[in-house]
Amino acid sequence: MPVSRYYDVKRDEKGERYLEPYVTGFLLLRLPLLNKGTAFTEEERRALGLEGLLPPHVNTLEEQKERVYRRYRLIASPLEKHIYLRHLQDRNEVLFYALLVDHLEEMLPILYTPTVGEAVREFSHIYRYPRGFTASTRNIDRVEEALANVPLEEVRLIVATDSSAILGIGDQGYGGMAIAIGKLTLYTAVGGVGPDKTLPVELDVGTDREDLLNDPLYLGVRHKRLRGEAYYQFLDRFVEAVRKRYPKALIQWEDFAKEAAFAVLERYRKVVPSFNDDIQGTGAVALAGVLSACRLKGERLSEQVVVVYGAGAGGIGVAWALVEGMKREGLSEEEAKARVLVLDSRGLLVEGRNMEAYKRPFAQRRERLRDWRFSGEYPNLLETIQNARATVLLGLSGQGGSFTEPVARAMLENTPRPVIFPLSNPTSASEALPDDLIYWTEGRALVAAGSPFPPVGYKGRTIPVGQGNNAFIFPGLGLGAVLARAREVTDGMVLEAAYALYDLTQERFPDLLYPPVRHLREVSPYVAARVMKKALEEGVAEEERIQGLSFPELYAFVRSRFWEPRYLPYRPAPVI
Ligand SMILES: O=C([O-])CC(=O)C(=O)O
Ligand SMILES: [Mg+2]
Repeated sequence: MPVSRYYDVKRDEKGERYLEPYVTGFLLLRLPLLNKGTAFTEEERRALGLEGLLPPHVNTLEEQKERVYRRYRLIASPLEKHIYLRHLQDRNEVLFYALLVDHLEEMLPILYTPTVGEAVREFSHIYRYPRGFTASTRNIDRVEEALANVPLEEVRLIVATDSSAILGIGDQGYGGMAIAIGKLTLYTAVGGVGPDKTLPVELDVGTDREDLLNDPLYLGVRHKRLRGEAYYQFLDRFVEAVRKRYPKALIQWEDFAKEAAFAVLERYRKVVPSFNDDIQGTGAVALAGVLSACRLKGERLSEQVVVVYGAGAGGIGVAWALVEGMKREGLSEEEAKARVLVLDSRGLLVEGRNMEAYKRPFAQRRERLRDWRFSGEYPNLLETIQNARATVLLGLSGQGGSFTEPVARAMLENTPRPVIFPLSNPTSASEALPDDLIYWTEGRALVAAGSPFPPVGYKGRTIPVGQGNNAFIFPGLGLGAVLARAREVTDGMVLEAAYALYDLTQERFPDLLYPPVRHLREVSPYVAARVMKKALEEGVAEEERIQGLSFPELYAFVRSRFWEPRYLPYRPAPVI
């Protein structure tokens, strides 16, 4: 019997679902997708060979949650909390997700940004159990056989990274596996995708980090990164193997550096349904937040002058989304691009300047600079804000602390209500601390950050800090694309996710830039249903059952398929 079929979900005489495991006894307690631990009932224990292997008292899921939560609360360090929760995930997935769903706001910063950044850095030192799939230069020649070893029958969602630009912390070698695991944890907890349908993937093509290569405990392959043709051949093989084993799977590309991010997205987006979270997810989340900020200011997006600081995957993705948003309000492409100014580490992108091809579409016309005052070869951040009279400033640089007091004050010179979003992750890479931005702008800036920050008290007011993280987009976008069986994730679907998030915020949280994180489980199904509707309109949705459905029907379809962390009753497989 192939490993992937170690259980089946069936329906009993009354139509209730039950689980039929093909593994019994001690092994059953070692498989995180099947293990109920102390919650196995007496009948199940007898029927499945578990008698005597568990304490006599049978727990409810509630009691189990109480037990693991109490211990969790006693742990002080965020990384140790992360390790504790991941250990639970590798022991009993239903319990892990049931706990997480109950304490979403408290635990997301532990399992996801910012602590996941630390887990990435320390991955080789904190490694315990296998989770996910590793394609490496050691096995890429046999990747099909290797993928056949994955004990999951029907993977629908893959998050794959080559770890070349993890969050704002750069090349992390094999450690990037932790980010793929973290993203998929969100897909299950807030995107309703069953854990058995998800697969984290590390594409280990090497690392350029000497310290990792020299660390005796490092777990990845020990050579420099593959580049050029060899790199793309590696990816081609991986994508081909995925298409064969999991033809219905969507691939979310995560944390690829700069040019590779764009090249990989374009190379495969029509081959497998796929999107890049940092380009498209971050772009959509930034667009939604800036639209909300404009609504709060009583202005239009197309009236703003936007400065995007950072020209990696995130920066260019955000510039793209804002240009598209302005075009929707009637601007031409050219007019919109003149309102979105992008800077990389060398200054403003200006036509004729030496720069990577993927940045060129967002370079400003030379003539633009005619009356500008600036000191160096190209205007720096402060000079760009001053000369262009920026009203919106978005940070995607990974340069912690780069939005200084003079930068914030320059924004306030241009507009009474500057919009300033330091979006880089984790917290250490944030371009500014939100409370500094609030103080420097005398309480007038509209602030959201990529990582979670507490609300800021200012002159008797409590100012919430929105979390402009792609977590508001990717679970819904991926879920919608998968449920629609979209052939392709189109730009239209990505933008629809942004407007869905904006509309939901406007309707449910009219005073905020983003919904509070604890509402993510409401956001994702709504985003998913809107994405499905768009996929239908654009003719890329292949799912028969959704053809012709109205929006409420699509929403009901999403809800009915939303995975919830609950134990099913178990019945032993009949002996033949
Ligand atoms: O993971 C996050 O928090 C958001 C993201 O994709 C990134 O910063 O690369
Ligand atoms: Mg990312």
